[in-house]
Amino acid sequence: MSQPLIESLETLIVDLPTIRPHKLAMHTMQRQTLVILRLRCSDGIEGIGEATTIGGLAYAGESPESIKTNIDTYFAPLLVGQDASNINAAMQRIERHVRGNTFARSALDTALLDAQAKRLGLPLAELLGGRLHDGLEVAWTLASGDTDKDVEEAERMLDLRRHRHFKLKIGAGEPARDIAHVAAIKRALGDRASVRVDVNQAWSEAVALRACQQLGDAGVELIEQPIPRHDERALARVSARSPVPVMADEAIESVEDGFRLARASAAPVFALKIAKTGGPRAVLRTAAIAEAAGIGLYGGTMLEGGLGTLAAAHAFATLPKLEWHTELFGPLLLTEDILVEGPVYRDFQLLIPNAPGVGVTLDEERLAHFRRD
Ligand SMILES: O=C(O)C[C@H]1C=CC(=O)O1
Ligand SMILES: [Mn+2]
Repeated sequence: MSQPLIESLETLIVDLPTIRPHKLAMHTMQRQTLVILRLRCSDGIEGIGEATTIGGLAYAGESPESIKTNIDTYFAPLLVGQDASNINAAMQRIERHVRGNTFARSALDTALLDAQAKRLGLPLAELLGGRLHDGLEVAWTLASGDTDKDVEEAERMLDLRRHRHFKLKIGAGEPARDIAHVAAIKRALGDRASVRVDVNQAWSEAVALRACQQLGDAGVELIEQPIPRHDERALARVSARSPVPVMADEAIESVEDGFRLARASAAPVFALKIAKTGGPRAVLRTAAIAEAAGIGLYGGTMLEGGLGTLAAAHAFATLPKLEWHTELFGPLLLTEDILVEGPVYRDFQLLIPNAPGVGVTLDEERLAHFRRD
């Protein structure tokens, strides 16, 4: 049988409404924007992938518009005519000619994997070696900006049996007010739920050292990226003195960053994200570094829609241990998605699909409705 070739790549920017504004230290989201990649092959198979960031250029160095332009202008010409079934060779071609752009690479790696898994009739987790979990526990982010609303939202999630780990977005306000907000939520929820915080790089080392103590006193169990991403030695000092485990998120923008942080003992927990390291396979390389260094793992998100969320879930499901669970709740923040059927959340877990590929189908009508052009 002749090998299937990559025939075309098409990128679509899609703007989707959210259930409420989502307030992070650097940006308040009023909607979410996805970049969907459709990779068509000569055997009639289409692989699909997603690259999604938060707040345009507010969060990371790639925006939806730059992802689309870079895939259309630089990735596509390198790939058209190549063997669609050799994912290593296709990604190696990109590696030789493209620097950075891990979000765009993640969409490509996902689309190639989706196509190949469909070709072989396997779910993506099985193409990656096989699942060790059928579902992953999912944290919810409370980020309405209002303490009472956040408590109400958490109670609703507990009643629905959808989430029992809550991440609070802080860092935009005065540290003392932020900590009072966190403490009030933890008091209201007690032992029924775990409470974590994400500072999204907003504090200085000095502020973080004191705040971590106070967050520990309030019963917080994990503190994510308290200080700016670039200083791993400062992060190591904060981690060493914090009574609460510290998690590196923005500090990891590549597999190599993961190694650098592990070598510096910068943080005892890593947030894994397919977008930050360049796709489902690259994220597993970061996980391997962390596992070898005794670093705990967390399945992170860039608040992707169902496609990107499930691509990450398939990869995470192959890991022996996700000590801190996941936050793969992106689809639940959207009022609409562009899939025929969205991911299934049940009993505090996101279920890993069993259909071939990522296990989702694009809904052409919704796609036509929500695409930007
Ligand atoms: O972790 C981040 O910084 C980004 C994202 C993940 C959950 C959420 O609410 O925001
Ligand atoms: Mn984070």
